[in-house]
Amino acid sequence: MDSVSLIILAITSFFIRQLYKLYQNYQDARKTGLPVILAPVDPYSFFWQISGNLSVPIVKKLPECLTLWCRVSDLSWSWAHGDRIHRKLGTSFMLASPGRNLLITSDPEVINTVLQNRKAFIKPDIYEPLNFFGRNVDTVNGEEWSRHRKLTAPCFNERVSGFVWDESTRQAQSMLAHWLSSNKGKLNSVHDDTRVVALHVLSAAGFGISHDFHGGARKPAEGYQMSHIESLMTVLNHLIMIIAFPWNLKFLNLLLPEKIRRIGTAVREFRRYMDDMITNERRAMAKEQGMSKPNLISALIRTSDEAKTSGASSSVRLSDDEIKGNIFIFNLAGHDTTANTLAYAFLLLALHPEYQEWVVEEIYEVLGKEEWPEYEKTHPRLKRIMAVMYETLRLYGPVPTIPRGIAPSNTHPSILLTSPSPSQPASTLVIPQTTNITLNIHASHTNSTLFPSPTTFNPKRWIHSSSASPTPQLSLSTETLLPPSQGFAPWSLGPRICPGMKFAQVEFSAVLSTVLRRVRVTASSKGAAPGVELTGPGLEAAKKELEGVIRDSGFMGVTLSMRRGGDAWVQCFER
Ligand code: HEM
Repeated sequence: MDSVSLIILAITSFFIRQLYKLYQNYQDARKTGLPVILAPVDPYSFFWQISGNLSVPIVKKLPECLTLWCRVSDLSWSWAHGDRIHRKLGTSFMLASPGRNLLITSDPEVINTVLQNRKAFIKPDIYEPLNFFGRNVDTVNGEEWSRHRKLTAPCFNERVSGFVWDESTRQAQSMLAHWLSSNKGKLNSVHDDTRVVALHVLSAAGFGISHDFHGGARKPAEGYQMSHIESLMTVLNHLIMIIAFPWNLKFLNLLLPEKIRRIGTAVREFRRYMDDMITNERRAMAKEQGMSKPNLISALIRTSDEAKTSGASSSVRLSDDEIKGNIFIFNLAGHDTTANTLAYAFLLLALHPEYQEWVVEEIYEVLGKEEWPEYEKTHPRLKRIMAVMYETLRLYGPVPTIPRGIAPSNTHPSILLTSPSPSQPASTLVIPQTTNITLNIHASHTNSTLFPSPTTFNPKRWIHSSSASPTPQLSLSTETLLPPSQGFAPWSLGPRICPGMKFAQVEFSAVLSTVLRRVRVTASSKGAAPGVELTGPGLEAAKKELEGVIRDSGFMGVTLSMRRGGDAWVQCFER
């Protein structure tokens, strides 16, 4: 047989095998009794992770009935569709592919059961790439997770929260001064500036390195080609490629184009930045005899080093590689998530001045004339700000879907589904063992049964007022922030709930209150004269444009963000 025939034979047998596996998986998926859609490729496969984005523009042009599989397996699309596809197919449905089956669900009961039960429903293998810098709390399962979580938990304490508050206030004041000093308060850099603030807060409260808003982490440190922020962002944006490429092979590096070589530089320098952080922190701890400033990394190193000195076995402490893995994950999980939430919130409040004034009423009442309000006295009372955060996360949460796999020990996985009506009993869903699960959190957040007028930005839905008081002061004191309702899980739920939730909440309320007490943020447009307030049709057109920019969001790196953040023009006016 000649080589061409051999290749044809190999390709044909590959496709026949794929078709057979698809048929088998389809039969398995049908047993669940849920609607099944067929996918020609496994959406979790390495091939699709790399090529998925490239094929989306082509697939987009084809009829929806043929491309549903692609639409539900692409993160940007699943966000853009909200719960539309679930309204068509049901709150839970199956996707059968040649690689594996996927249960895609927005059913709040299923979301809750899966997330509360970490031993039965585990982090699947797609998290493996995040171990590139070391194994960490986000990627591991079972006993290994318990150890990581126990040793990383002390990082998120009230001392750190107080420090997050102070640093966020300081950074927000500098950002505000920058906004007001240039172009008469007109700007299009909200999404960039909140990134700088979030990175600086993470640097200071996370890693003990304080930066000035201007410059700071944007400049390379001595002996580096890249700044910390550039190396981090390059790493985050090219994660899949970074994992696949042998960066250690120096001769291969030399043959690469400059653009790709810079990714290698980012990997090396980001690792060095982490090494520096650990060394500096250990040095500071030794000098200050354990009294260094409260931050995530000092808590991480201290807990781990204490375990080491007390002779604890490696099974109850973290190795230096694991410390690095966790620092990386704090960077990954704690930066863009909070930065983008802040950016969306500022822009949504520019679109909704009525809610901006509602929030400012609370800020005046709680902060008064205090220049440096104290964390303990202030943060817990900023309920309306927290309502704005909840509502922003409901509509623009950075993590719209959460993946899970079924643990090998969970041999008969079954879950109760939400009953269609109170009079009907809940039915049980039995899932084939090899299924992966996608918890479609964003679809649940935009389900009209759980959240009336689901696409409307309405932070007031999170506030309960116990009396209709004649004065705003009295009415504020009777207000309570409603606990997160069923189906609301921007920070996940259960034992693996985001440990950085409080960190993000404190940062959010400090930044928003610092800025909004001083300025009013309104929608503007590229052509508008700086310092001039738009009114009438001009304002309406600017709002429409801004709304378009916010809606044009998708997955950049690992979180949801605006594709054209530089087109989001706003105008600030001093109050
Ligand atoms: C608005 C901001 C944030 C949101 C919406 C958010 C959301 C989430 C979600 C949904 C998860 C669960 C992911 C999964 O199970 O697959 C998670 C996990 C995690 N987050 Fe956050 N996060 C935020 C901020 C932060 C911050 C500031 C930090 C740290 C500084 C952080 C650190 C982590 C870590 C370490 C995990 C893994 C926990 C585990 O698996 O036990 N996050 N976050």
